[in-house]
Amino acid sequence: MTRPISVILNPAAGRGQAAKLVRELVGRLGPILETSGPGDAERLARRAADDGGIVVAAGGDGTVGEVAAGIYGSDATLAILPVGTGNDFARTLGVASLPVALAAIDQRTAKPIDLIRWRCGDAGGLAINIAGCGFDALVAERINKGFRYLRGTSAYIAAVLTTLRSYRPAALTVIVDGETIETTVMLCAVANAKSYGGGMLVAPNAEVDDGELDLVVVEGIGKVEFLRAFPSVFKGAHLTHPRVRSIRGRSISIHAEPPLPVLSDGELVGVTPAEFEVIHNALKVVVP
Ligand SMILES: Nc1ncnc2c1ncn2[C@@H]1O[C@H](COP(=O)(O)OP(=O)(O)OP(=O)(O)O)[C@@H](O)[C@H]1O
Repeated sequence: MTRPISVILNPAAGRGQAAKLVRELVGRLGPILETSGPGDAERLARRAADDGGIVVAAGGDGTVGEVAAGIYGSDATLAILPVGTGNDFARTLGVASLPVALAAIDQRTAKPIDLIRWRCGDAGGLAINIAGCGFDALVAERINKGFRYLRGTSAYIAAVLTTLRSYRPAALTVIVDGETIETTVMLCAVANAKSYGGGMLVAPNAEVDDGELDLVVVEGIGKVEFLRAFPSVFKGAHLTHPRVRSIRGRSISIHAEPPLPVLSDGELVGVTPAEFEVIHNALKVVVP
């Protein structure tokens, strides 16, 4: 018997365009369950996962991360309909175009992928794409609060420029698999996948199934130098900058002074100190 398909739709994703796109597919896939706010996709996915089968996350990275958290520990397989704004996790998987994503769901070919488990303060959770702390967390907060009327990449550039005006690098202690690094920091990305922010390849060498996290540390640099080097992130070429370090590990702990805001799949979740670890082969996802 074919395994059931349920669709979890965030109607607000993609600046409200997701609902229209996905409703046109009703009947083709399976029942559509709509979220009504943050946390809803995880709850709906957990319930849908009881039937095993395929649980489709129709939305952007936030929705994909919540659905992944909901089905983690079950027999269900994740699939993605990329109707969000940035769709970065879908880009890494190669399902960023709707026709390719739909064909992949028809084929039902799946592979195991890793997740990130994070903890900061009393909070804890899972991320599927990129977690981390620092400048990029403030940029994400600014976008979530006010820059959504702009299109993907322009929203990020506008938010980067505004955030940079008041940002000061912090003193950083990071421990990767027991090895301590001390430096100053603009941002630390803890990556399972390669990009965030609609195509910024912050961790171009990350692989979602290698059992490791890619830590990319942009050390403290002047604002002019930061802006000069910034465009190289769209090609992943920033890794050759002398103030950018890239390290792989399974467990990463970060302390910063002053404390830095912590990001998980595009959402602010707390402040440092924070800990991140990889969960290898955490769930299966449909791929082309
Ligand atoms: N019905 C809803 N109304 C408003 N917000 C919602 C609703 N359902 C879920 N959300 C929240 O919308 C936020 C953004 O969703 P999501 O990340 O999927 O889309 P996006 O921001 O357009 O895409 P991307 O993250 O790929 O740029 C998430 O934090 C989610 O919790």
